[in-house]
Amino acid sequence: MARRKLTEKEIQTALEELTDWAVVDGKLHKAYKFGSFAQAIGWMVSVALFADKTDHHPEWRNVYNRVWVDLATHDLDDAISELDVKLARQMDKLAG
Ligand SMILES: C[C@H](O)[C@H](O)[C@H]1CNC2=NC(N)=NC(=O)C2=N1
Repeated sequence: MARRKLTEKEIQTALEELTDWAVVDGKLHKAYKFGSFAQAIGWMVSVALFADKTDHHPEWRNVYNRVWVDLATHDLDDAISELDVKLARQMDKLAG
C-alpha cells in the first residue's frame, strides 16, 4: 500500500504514544543507551530482522552501548510516514 507523509498533527499524536522520540531535522529521532555494547548490538540485530521483514530500515549510529536512531521514509523524500511510527514502536518494544 502506498504510504503517505503524515500531517504535523498525526506526528504529534504519534510522539505522545511513543517514549522519548522527537522530530529532529524532519525525522523521528531517539537516543538509546543500553547496559553494554553486546546488548546494544543484540538489540540492533533484532531490529534489523524486523526492518528487513517489513522492508523499512532505520538510519542509526552505534558507539559502544549507545545507538542514535533517525527514521524517515526515503520513498517519500525522507518524509515521516506510518512505517516510521511502526518501526519506532517496534524498536521501543524490542528495547524492553
Ligand atoms: C525499494 C525501496 O528501497 C524499499 O521498498 C524500501 C527499503 N527500505 C526503506 N527504508 C526506509 N526507511 N524508507 C524507504 O523508503 C525504504 N524503502
